[in-house]
Amino acid sequence: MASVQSRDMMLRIEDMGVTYPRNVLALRPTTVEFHKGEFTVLLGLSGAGKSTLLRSLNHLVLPTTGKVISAEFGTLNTSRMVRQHRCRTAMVFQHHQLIERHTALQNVLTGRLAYHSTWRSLFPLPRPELELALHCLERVGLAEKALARVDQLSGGQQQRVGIARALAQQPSMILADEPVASLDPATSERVLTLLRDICREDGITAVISLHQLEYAQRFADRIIGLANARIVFDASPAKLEQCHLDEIYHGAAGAVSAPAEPAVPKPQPESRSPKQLEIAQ
Ligand SMILES: Nc1ncnc2c1ncn2[C@@H]1O[C@H](COP(=O)(O)OP(=O)(O)OP(=O)(O)O)[C@@H](O)[C@H]1O
Repeated sequence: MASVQSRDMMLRIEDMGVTYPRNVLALRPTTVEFHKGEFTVLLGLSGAGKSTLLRSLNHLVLPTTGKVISAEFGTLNTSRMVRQHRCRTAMVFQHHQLIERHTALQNVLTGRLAYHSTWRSLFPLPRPELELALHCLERVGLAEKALARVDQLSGGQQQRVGIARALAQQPSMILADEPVASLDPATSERVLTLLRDICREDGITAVISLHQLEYAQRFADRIIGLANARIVFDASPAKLEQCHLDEIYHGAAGAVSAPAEPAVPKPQPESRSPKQLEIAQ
């Protein structure tokens, strides 16, 4: 496994573990760093802990142990810090989480809401915000669909709107949870190419969970393989060998029970179920 480095560190998790209620151990205490501009793919069987790791990076899932340290904001130990960190950490979801009856442009503008007070966001956003949102749609090749309702777009176009919304947030980091799981192979390739190219151009750090090994090998700068709630591989795709794949894919999938006393995540104001939070984004 690659050693933890501090060069260009964007985010570091330290001894971070997650145990869900009913003693489900989803991530054993883990220490790892994510670096500026790096495109990291999380690979693993269903239930290995990919989504849990990904979502705990911005406290959408609350770590039970350990901590998340942002290079920009420090240890995420207050709700203010978590809010600031989330503002700069955009999310892309498998099912887009767009408002279907709204236009592509309106959806992209929701990426700007974190920068405005609730009071301010009740009113139309200023012109520079509109221009930024249009520019983001342009970057994903959908400028001409700006005024189309999202439910009239294809799955691939909807995911590109999701990426444009993430870009409108002007993030330093993008977390994408199985962004191509609902798309056909050709569309998946287009979406992943777009995401990787934009992240490269803008120096955005990306952490993406994927099921397809082939895409991980083609697109990732770094692959983190998970099995049984722990990292079993962490290096560049070129270093991924059959023995690593055996470890990633032949580990027993599914729930792992925590050996010690169940540690239920601490209740916090932001602590909602992943589903609720997806809808709230
Ligand atoms: N909200 C939850 N409550 C209880 N257990 C959960 C919860 N979310 C996930 N788990 C369990 O935690 C473990 C890790 O789940 P996780 O979703 O992180 O895996 P994954 O690798 O992302 O899987 P998939 O590829 O199917 O999305 C699994 O055993 C899962 O059943």
